[in-house]
Amino acid sequence: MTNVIEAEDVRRTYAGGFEAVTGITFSVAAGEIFALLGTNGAGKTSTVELLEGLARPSAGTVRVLGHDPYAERSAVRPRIGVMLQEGGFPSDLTVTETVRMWAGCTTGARPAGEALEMVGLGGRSRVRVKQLSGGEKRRLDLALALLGRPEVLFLDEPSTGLDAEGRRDTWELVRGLRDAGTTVLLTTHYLEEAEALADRLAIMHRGRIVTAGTPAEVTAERPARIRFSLPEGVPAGRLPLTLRAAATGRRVEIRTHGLQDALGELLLWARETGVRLEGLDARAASLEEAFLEIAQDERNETVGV
Ligand SMILES: Nc1ncnc2c1ncn2[C@@H]1O[C@H](COP(=O)(O)OP(=O)(O)OP(=O)(O)O)[C@@H](O)[C@H]1O
Repeated sequence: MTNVIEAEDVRRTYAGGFEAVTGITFSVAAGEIFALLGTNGAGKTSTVELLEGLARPSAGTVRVLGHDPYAERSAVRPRIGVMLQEGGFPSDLTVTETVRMWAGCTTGARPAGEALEMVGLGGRSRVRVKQLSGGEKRRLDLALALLGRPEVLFLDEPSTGLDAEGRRDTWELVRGLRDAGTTVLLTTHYLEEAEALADRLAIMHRGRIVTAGTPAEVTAERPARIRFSLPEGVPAGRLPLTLRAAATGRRVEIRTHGLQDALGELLLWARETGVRLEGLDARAASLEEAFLEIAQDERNETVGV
């Protein structure tokens, strides 16, 4: 499959010498949704800006649709759509006027009504931008990014400020675009969003990519967890030795890479000994846990542990 986005050993140093992106390599294939996740200040926006051609890397190479997005901006810009974190429109214009104004600077723009329908703003076309809610403004940002029928769509935190329904609508729309062949690169703080949308993702931390792969690959490295409480008078020491259990009072937590076997063994033991496992909860590792572990490492490093 062809790679639509390629970043190789990319670095970005700001004036003053701070290196926000410290050598990252990744690629995004045609028709793929790729999510960049990371703690605050990890370098996601600094990276996406390089892909959008807004700045030039201090080292390494960036290619979008086979071109250098900074040096060959005119070849790349008409083929990409960019949804920024803050649209910053003139607030006295109506929604339709804003879209038309933007369409004037866009090659091959969709009709304004079509772009607004796509993001669920069809009924708000005559409303002034300043009267829109935060979530509606985000959708307007998205409509503008979609205007030029982009082959590559960059979404910086697309669902920030949206309610649960708006978020799901946006996910549906992004999946639909992907299914129609659009390549999507998004940054997000919502792990649920990355899990639901991304074909592949990378977790960034302090300017580096710490882990990357499909959501299933990223979580597969982490152990699953079984939790329950033992009844009074049954110490955790009575559990089978093969189950590596950690107990706090009556609460027990087992971490395992073999969830099915460990759970089977636990349930067999409970039945044979007649012990009731209160509040039994078994779950596979989630992206959230993978992410929190990385964020935790950050705190450890910061305090020098
Ligand atoms: N213009 C700039 N000059 C100097 N440092 C900057 C500049 N812009 C960003 N930084 C720093 O670069 C680092 C990465 O910032 P960036 O905005 O890329 O992170 P992010 O992962 O997008 O964070 P967030 O999730 O908070 O949006 C941060 O430490 C930030 O303070």
